Amino acid sequence: AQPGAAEPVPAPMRDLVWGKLNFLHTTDTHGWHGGHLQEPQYSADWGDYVSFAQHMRARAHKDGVDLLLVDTGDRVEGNGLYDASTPKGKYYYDIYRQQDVDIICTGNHELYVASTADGEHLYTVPNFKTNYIASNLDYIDPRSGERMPMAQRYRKFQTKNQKLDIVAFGFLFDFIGNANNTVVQPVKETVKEQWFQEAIMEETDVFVVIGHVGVRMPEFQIIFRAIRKQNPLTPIVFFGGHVHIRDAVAYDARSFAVASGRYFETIGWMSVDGELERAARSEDARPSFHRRYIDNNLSGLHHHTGLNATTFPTEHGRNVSAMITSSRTALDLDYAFGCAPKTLWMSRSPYPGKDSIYSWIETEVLPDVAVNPDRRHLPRLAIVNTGAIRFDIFQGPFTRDTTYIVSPFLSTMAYLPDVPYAMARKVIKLLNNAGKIASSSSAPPDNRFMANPEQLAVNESIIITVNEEGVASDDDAADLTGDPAPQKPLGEGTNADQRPPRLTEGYTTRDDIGTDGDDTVHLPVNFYVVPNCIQAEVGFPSDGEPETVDLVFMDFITPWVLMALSFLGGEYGREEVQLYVDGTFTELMAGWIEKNWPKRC
Ligand SMILES: Nc1ccn([C@@H]2O[C@H](COP(=O)(O)O)[C@@H](O)[C@H]2O)c(=O)n1
Repeated sequence: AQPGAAEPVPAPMRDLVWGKLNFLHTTDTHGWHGGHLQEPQYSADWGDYVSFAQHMRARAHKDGVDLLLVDTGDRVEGNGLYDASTPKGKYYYDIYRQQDVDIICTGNHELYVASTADGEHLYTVPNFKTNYIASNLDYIDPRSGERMPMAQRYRKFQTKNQKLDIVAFGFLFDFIGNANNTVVQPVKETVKEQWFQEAIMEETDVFVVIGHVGVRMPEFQIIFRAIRKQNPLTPIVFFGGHVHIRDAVAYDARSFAVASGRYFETIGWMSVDGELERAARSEDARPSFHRRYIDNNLSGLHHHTGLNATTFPTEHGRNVSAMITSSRTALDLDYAFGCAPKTLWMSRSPYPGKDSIYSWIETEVLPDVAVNPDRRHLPRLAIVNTGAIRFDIFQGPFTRDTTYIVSPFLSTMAYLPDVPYAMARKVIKLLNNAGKIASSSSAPPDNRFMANPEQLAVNESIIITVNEEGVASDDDAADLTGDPAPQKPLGEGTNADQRPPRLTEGYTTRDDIGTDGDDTVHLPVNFYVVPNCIQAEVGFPSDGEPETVDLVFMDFITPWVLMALSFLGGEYGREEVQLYVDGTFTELMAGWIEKNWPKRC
């Protein structure tokens, strides 16, 4: 862990179940390779993961089984370690490559900005050579204009110890927001390609499909059906991401899919057991699958390796932690812009509400920063999509690192001048409806893409009732213990003297397999659904309604705003959208904090 990172608190643990073929999975790490310095349950860093993987590989070798490491993209954007340097990623590429990842693919965040895709092509693809797979992604060389696969389309290899044949693919969901130096082929087209049809006819023991794709998204279903059609008995395992949640689902009795969360909070574990060699395959022989969501903290990593603070760190792991420390220092990530007077939550607290980060943006930040010097006298509606805010703000120092953690994007505030108020006021309602504003082929994707991916997976707020003794209500307790018994203290029976241990708050995952996936037994936390967008009225007359307003919005949501206006009878084109205020939203927010919050805590 990094110097100053919160010490993990011991908690009741569930062990890993090993099989013949085992996997460790990271996804959507978004630059958090230094770990969560303020959160004890996720405070291990990439160096600790390097040590962990070394020990786990050694155990696999000793037991004659195999372990593969998988990463399913969105490694960038979301933390100072990647975002704070010029150019972005100056330190990240060398840190990330220290882990021996066996199968790796691209996420949408590697592609939003052309220079990020260039970085992927120039550094990560060569760093991982034949381990990098790009089944449906091409890169366009900026000099020659030549279009080429970002990496090989698939990979066939043998595992180290059992010599199992593996055919692996690496997909990205049907993303359309990429910069123009890459081409994402829709998955339904890719599976029709000759190379894919030939690849799925290869003799193999197991298919491994990794993808920056939610495990319940249609893209994985398409791939599953295509492979299964030709291979009725072959085990197929899927590793997904993008939706930022822990999840597991079996598509049939011989397939299994796992998603391993976000922000390097989780290291996913999957094991496959049974007769895996194709020579032993039969209608009756079925593989078994296990999943575990490992909290990324040192006490858990010690537990799973049977080691301790002295014996756990390897030389390589220590060196990687040191690389991270010196990069964080060079980037001055601990520089504090101000002191957050209280914790502001994205989804743990209701919106609107006094502890909601969105209410803070709406009522305090926007009125101050949504100001165009030449139009400050004109009323405006300022709209921010909730997906633009990526993490909670904890009470205490708000640092350079926190800035990118909360708001990593380069989005600016755009506007349309003098929109009739009668029309402009209805836009927010349309943006916050579920589904698409219009169903035409040129319409932007589902409105919920303006919100955070975590919100995609949940339709209703999940509110946990816990009394002062830390006891959850019947249902919640049953969820935690897997036991529908009446109310009982959380964690009862997990220690020798039957006193309930103090549980920390964290993930209490319910997936298709059950409620025992998390490696750490936690107290549940609330999850409130928030709208796709929030809106502030700024500079409005004290009485009466304005005739027209400036409609100000994050440039990222331009397609949705134009579609909403068109639906309301206002035809505005992209060329009419102008920059409202200089600087990125991130810079505006950091500037507000510097001006309004106390400098020191
Ligand atoms: N400029 C941007 C880019 C993205 N977003 C939000 O992020 C979501 C995608 O996040 P993933 O980590 O899943 O790729 C997207 O749906 C937007 O909500 C944004 O606000 N501004």
